[in-house]
Formats: sequence, structure tokens, C-alpha cells
Amino acid sequence: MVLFAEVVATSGEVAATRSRKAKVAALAGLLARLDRAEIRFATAFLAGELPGGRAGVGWSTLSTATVSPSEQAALTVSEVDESIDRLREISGSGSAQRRTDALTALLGAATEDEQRFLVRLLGGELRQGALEGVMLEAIATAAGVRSEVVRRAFMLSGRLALTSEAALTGGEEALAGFRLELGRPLRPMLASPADSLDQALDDLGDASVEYKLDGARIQVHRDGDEVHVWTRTLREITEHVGELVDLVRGLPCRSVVLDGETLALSDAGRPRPFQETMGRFGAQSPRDLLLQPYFFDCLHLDGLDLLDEPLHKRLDALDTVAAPHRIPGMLEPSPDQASTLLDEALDNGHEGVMVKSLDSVYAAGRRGRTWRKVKPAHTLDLVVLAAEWGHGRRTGSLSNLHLAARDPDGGPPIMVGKTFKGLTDELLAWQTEEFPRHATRSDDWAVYLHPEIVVEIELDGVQTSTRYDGGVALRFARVLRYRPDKDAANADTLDAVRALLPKR
Ligand SMILES: Nc1ncnc2c1ncn2[C@@H]1O[C@H](COP(=O)(O)OP(=O)(O)OP(=O)(O)O)[C@@H](O)[C@H]1O
Repeated sequence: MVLFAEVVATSGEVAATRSRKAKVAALAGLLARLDRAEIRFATAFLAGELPGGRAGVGWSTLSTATVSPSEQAALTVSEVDESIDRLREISGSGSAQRRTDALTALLGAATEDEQRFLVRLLGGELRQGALEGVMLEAIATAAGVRSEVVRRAFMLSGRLALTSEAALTGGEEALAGFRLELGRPLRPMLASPADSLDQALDDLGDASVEYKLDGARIQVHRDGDEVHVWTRTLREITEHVGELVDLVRGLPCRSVVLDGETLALSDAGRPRPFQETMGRFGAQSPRDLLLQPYFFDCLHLDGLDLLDEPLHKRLDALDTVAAPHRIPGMLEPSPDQASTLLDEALDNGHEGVMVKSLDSVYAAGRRGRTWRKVKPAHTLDLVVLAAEWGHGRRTGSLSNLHLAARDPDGGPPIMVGKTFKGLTDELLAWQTEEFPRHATRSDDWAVYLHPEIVVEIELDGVQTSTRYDGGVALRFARVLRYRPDKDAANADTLDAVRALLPKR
């Protein structure tokens, strides 16, 4: 039996070192000592996640529940999980008070370190997912299995805790048991940036070159008449996108899993602003804005899993079910044809093109080298750490943003620059209203945020810098838009920022 204090101590060790190797060793050491029944909870806690999802405890409850800590570390991992489950179940009249009482009881049984960890865990502040890669490696080490087998199981299950449990209790055999399941989303495959279109074509050989549409990623599963739709972060949006559900239900097949992009178009056929597409995924979704799907992959068709098939076969499958809804593109274009396609995509208001190797299998997790994105402008998705109060015309508004990249080794985000450029009046108003809800503290100078809001920044490049810990700073950064479809775990890493340093 492992004490909760050991989880807290391990998490502290991981945070205290920048060495990936040391992080993996600390996590693996603890994972290897867990009892079977503790694996799920402990893995989730270490990754800053709650095994059963959010506990419904807001920052206001967390800040009122103050109680003196216990001297002795006695809580077990399972006890903490049970207490959090009980918190989650509280509902009905007087629930606010009962929630505070239950939380106070849990915190009262915790040491000072444990209290600090619990408050951050319940507040969602530890949930940065940046640890994912490190955690998968630690699971492989602790279980003595190959990391690619762990990664694949994670792609299919989408859950670190389940992956860890399978690896540690049943090894590679249990991990191989994860299959694509209709109704359970898998983690989407991502692309890495290309230096240029020609370079990408050279590197990948036979390729599919497709529009990179500026919409939102969707994953659609259909089993008979049942259809589900998820976003890139695997949030289910089925109920908000009736028109996509109806369209998929009408496709000529019994079961299918499709990967694609969706966006709303203007009457002239140009993409509507990204925010409008994202707006359709929320509770107050404006129904008059119809979404179109543009599919680019087919991962399952009528009982056959296609993940391990090469892209050209998956595209054949896509054509048999959804040819009219396939993303615009071309197979094996010449460099000239590819370049015309890129110009056409940009002229039509899209971001650029994707170049994909026709021989490649579908692989999630790490950014694949077999999908390359070609975009004329550099953009980075960064985490907002703080916003300074504006001056002059912007007095009273939260303006200058402190921007950070994800630590590839799972540490806290690393600051790489500031900007107040590109902020429209609308964005300024939104920030000023929204940011205080995410604040850890504020003063006359700025509001400091939990690292959970992701903003897409356009920039001219980066330069080495002694001002920031990461040794690199953004040049001429401007805000393009917020990315509600991403969380800090999906932000760009410091490595991605460094990759933009001028090559010597
Ligand atoms: N033809 C396409 N094939 C694959 N993905 C596409 C395509 N068109 C648009 N996309 C979008 O591009 C994303 C893949 O690019 P990437 O891996 O860089 O993710 P990203 O970080 O969201 O990209 P970016 O920040 O550049 O929009 C996908 O998640 C998808 O939403």
C-alpha cells in the first residue's frame, strides 16, 4: 500500500528537476511499488488528473476550506480517491456547505504538503498533461515493456490511468488488448512543421497534399445509427453538432471512424472566423451557422480497423463512404502542382497545406514526421501566464500578455515573451472579463493565471535571450486568436520555439 504522501513527494521531485531522465526514474520508482488497486488513482494523481473527472469544487470553495494540517502522513491513495468521489457526488440543497465540510475533512487529514497538492489537484492546476510523454516512458520503465507499445495503448485508450494499469498488471499482452473501439475516441495524429513545401515533398516521397483548413478538428464514430463527435482534446460535442451527426448517419456504411476538420463557411464559400466555428461547440451554440465536415482520414470501416493500413488504403476507404466530404487535395502531385495547390488554399483563406506520406500508418501522441504542415507564417500556441493592466486607451483593460511554452519534460510552462499587439477591442474585453476567473493572484500591475489558457501567436521569428529561462524570446509577436480547443498540454513546447531560431 502506498501512502498519498509518497505520490505528493514524487510529484515534488518531478517538478524540482529539469532532467527528463530523473523525472522518469522518480515516476517509475513509485509506479513499480503500487498495489494493483492503486495504479489507476496514483497514475492519475501524478499526472495531475482526477480519475473520475472534475470534482465540482471551484476555487471559491477551495479558498474557503482552510484547516490546520495533520502532523502525520496517514492518508492512502485509495482513501483520497474515495474522498474525492464523495465530493463529486454531493448535490441538492445545501450542497455548497456539505461540499465545504467534506473538503475540510479531507484537508484536515492531510499534511501541509498534501494539502497544497490536493488544492492544486482539485483546482485543476496540476492538470497540465505536459507530463504525458514522461509518464508514458515511466510506465514502460516500471512495467519493463517497450515504450511504443505503451504509446499505442495510450493512443487507443486515451487514458494514462488505464494504460498504466494494463502495463503494470498484464505487460505487453494486456497493452495489446486495447483496440479501436467504436464509441471511444482515440488521440488524434498530429503534424510537425515543414521548412518548405519542396522539403516536405522531398522527405516524404509519395504524398497526399491536402488543404490545411482553418477550422476545428473532429473525430466521428458511427456504429449503426449511433453517432458520436469529439474535438481534438476528445471533448464530446455530439449534441451541439446535429447537422454533422445527420450527415454521418446518412453515409453508405454500417460503422465508420472518420478524422477531419469542420468549419462554417460564409455565403461566398470562404471560411468563417475560427471563433465562430468553435462557438458552435458550446452550450449557446448559434444554430444558424452550419458546419461543414471535411474528412481526411478513415480509421475504421464496416468492422475493419484501418489504423495500421497505409494512408493510401485509408483514403480509398474514405472515398467509398464519404467522397463528397473529402478535404480538397491531390495524390502524388508534382512540385508545381503542389505549389499551385498551396497558393489556391491560401487564396481561399485557408492556412496552408498538409503533406502526408501515403505509406504512413496512423500514429498519435508524438508529432509525427509523416504528416508535415506547410504554412507561410510562423505561429505558436502558447500558454498565458499573466496579463498586465493596460495604459492610455487601454486603461482598465487587461492587455500585455505573458506568454509561455510547454516544458517538453513536463515542468511548468517557460516564459518566452510578451505581447499586446493584435489584440482587438473585442479580445481586450474578453480577456478583462475572463482572466480573473482563472487568476491565482492579482495586483496593481497584472493578473496572474493558472496555466490553462492557450493563445495562438503569429511571429516573425525568435532570438536567443538571457532574459527568459528558456534562453529564447519571441520576435514581433502578435495575437491571432485564442484556442479554446486546446489546453496547456497541447501548447507548443520550448523545443518548437527553439526550432525557429535562425540556423547558423
Ligand atoms: N488536411 C488536413 N489533415 C490533417 N489535419 C488538418 C488538415 N487540415 C486541417 N487540419 C488541422 O491541422 C491540425 C494538425 O496540425 P498540427 O498538428 O500542427 O495541430 P495544431 O497545433 O492544431 O496546428 P496549428 O496550431 O498549426 O493549427 C489538425 O489537428 C487539424 O485540426
